[in-house]
Amino acid sequence: MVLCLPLARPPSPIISCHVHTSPTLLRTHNPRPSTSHSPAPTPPQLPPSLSLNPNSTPPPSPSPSLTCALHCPHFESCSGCTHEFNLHRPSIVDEATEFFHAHGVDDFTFDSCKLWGWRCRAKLAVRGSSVNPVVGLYQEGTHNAVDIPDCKAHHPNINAAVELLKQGITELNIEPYDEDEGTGDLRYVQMAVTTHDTALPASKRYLNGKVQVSLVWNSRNETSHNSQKLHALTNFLWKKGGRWNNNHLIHSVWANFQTSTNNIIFGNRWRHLVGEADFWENVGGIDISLAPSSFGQANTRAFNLLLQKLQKYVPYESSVTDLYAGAGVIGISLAASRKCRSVRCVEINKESKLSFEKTVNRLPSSVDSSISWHHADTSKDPVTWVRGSDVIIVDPPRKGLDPSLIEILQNISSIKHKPESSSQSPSVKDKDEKRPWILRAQEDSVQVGSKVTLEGRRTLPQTLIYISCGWESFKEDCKSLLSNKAWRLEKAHGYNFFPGTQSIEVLAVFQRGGKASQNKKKAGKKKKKRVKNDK
Ligand SMILES: C[S@@+](CC[C@H](N)C(=O)[O-])C[C@H]1O[C@@H](n2cnc3c(N)ncnc32)[C@H](O)[C@@H]1O
Repeated sequence: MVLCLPLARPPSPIISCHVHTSPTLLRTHNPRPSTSHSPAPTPPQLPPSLSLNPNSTPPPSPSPSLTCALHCPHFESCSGCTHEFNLHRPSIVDEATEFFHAHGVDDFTFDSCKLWGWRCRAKLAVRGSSVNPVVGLYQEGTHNAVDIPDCKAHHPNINAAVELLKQGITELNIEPYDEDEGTGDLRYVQMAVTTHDTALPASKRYLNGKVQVSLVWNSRNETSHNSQKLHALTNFLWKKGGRWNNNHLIHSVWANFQTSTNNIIFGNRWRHLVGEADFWENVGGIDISLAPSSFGQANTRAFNLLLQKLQKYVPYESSVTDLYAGAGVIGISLAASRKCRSVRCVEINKESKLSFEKTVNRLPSSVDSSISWHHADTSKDPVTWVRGSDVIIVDPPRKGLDPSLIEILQNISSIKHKPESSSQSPSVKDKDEKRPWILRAQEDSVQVGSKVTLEGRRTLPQTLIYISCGWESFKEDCKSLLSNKAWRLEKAHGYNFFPGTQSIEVLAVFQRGGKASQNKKKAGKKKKKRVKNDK
């Protein structure tokens, strides 16, 4: 479905909205466990399909601002969402449109994606008491957790699994964590939904997603004094929601052991307890494996849309370096869709390596790229990673690119003749790194693929693709990249990865050199005649 809204002033982004499913329509195939909270009011629905010429007059009704409202009973108390109305179009889109216009991109698009039930991955604090457990997010600016059983952002099966977990906590007398005392059994829970059940018709897979539950347990390992309770809770979840239950909700249960008193959610010890050990999802045209310890995008559907767009900007058979790669999802999907000669994935978290290997091993045999994953800190020797590929992809955390990487990208032409560093895959030895398992991990890279490609180490990238979840840092990084004309901004797209907030995910495409080519100008003239951009 496509919804193009006319704006008061140019330039206007093309806004597309794929799914207008109201929260009350998001129901699991099997009934949810009952909840003591009254259901949220049913929001009205947008017309199923609305495609307007941006120059035409506005649609008479219904007003999208009223239609696309959160309708969440927890809005006042929970810090997860900051905006109740206009979910389909956070006001930051205006700012982004103007920003990109000022930097030469007049056809910025914004995809409003799925507005409710979009979150497939949630980390929730477990507090309160065994009689009255609280499983939710902190109130803004506090460490007071609040219950959010009817959260409208969560995939509905996350809410159902939380309800089941609370029943288990009460029945088995599990003590939630007490931050002040450092006591209790269960500290946090991570819920991750896989929507990739190929036994179901494609149209039913999303709503029937299964939940991988990771219990963050307040002990050193599974032989500690309270481990019996951990196993009892695991059995409870599996018996009530596992594979053989009519209400099959739970994909698997994992434990993470964490005793530290700092704010880091996960410790370094993970154990698979029950259910399928491997968690598969399908995005960007490939099956991807994601261990609970690896980074995973929360909004699976929006991420898939972004990947489809991204693929169009990567020339066939190019060599690609995927920086801040996590388990390499972006790079591997490009290897498959663009028949890349080579793909290098660079990631600081060693835990993502296994997921990378599993994903690569499941690729069809027709994918003949040389694909490698490197455990490295991008900021430590950026020349090594920037050189040797046609396309660089960066997908940094919210704080944006490391300054050392920006500096190298700004001076890209001058690195051609810089001497090679001593290692092609520098390991992580950062005194500021607080996660000991990352410091310990020293075996660095894994290479998969029959083709061993020795890319010219002097090759410099022509294309830089920046995927950003932090708008403020992106703006700064973008200005830095454009400041000395080493790069020019060609395209930009926004995605509603976090409806209910003022965050957007940005996909920005830069090309080497300061001036747009003649071809682009000609293509631009031709495009004006077209009603809609097909990218
Ligand atoms: C926003 S996530 C993107 C992950 C991946 N592209 C994906 O979509 O699944 C950012 C990733 O960058 C990694 N990271 C953070 N700082 C890094 C650094 N200095 N060098 C390499 N990776 C880093 C994080 O561990 C995390 O996996």
